[in-house]
Amino acid sequence: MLYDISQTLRPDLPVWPGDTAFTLNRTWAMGPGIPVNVSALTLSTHSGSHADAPFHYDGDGKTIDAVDANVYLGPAQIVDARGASGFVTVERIMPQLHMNVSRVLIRTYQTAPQQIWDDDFAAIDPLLIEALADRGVKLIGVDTPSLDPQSSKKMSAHLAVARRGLAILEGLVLDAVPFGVYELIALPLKIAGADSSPVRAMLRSL
Ligand SMILES: N[C@@H](CC(=O)c1ccccc1NC=O)C(=O)O
Ligand SMILES: [Zn+2]
Ligand SMILES: [Zn+2]
Repeated sequence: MLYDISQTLRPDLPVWPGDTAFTLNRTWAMGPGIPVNVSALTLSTHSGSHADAPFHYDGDGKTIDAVDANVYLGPAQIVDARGASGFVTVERIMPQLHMNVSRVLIRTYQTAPQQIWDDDFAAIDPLLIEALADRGVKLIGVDTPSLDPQSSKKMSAHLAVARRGLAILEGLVLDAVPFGVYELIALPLKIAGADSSPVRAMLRSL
């Protein structure tokens, strides 16, 4: 079984307040003397389902073209934090964790909002980042737009990730996937200098 856990990039995709909306404009439109359609994209690097590069939250960090792609491919466990308000805690997640999982995808929504922007999404407690890193986790994925609350200026969860060298996926859609372990396939594009990249995120049954 193959599950698509990506949001669809489209003009009405909700984006972070104040950020660039998605557009797709035809540069060439098929017609007399024009044999093809070709388009130009405008989009935030944090549109929909995406991988943050360390440079997003650390001025000395790697940009997305320089990160190790291997971390975005391989076994990942989906864990249940549905209904969490405020922060997803160590107590909520760690008892669910299987042995030796190196990628953890945290589901906070019963149904992730794809038509509206939710300002009040659940954030990740920085202590949970530390606990996951201590267990050997290399990637954390969420079904929210950020690890930190929308209003955060400190970016404590992102900074914990930076300290511990984890990779981040945000904006996943985990609604339709039973809890368990899957093969994750969610490669970022190799965009020079970029702080993030959209991904096509998939889960395959093992
Ligand atoms: N922290 C968010 C993104 C973020 O903070 C952001 C994304 C787009 C436009 C502005 C943003 N933050 C501004 O304070 C993230 O992790 O993707
Ligand atoms: Zn992001
Ligand atoms: Zn982020």
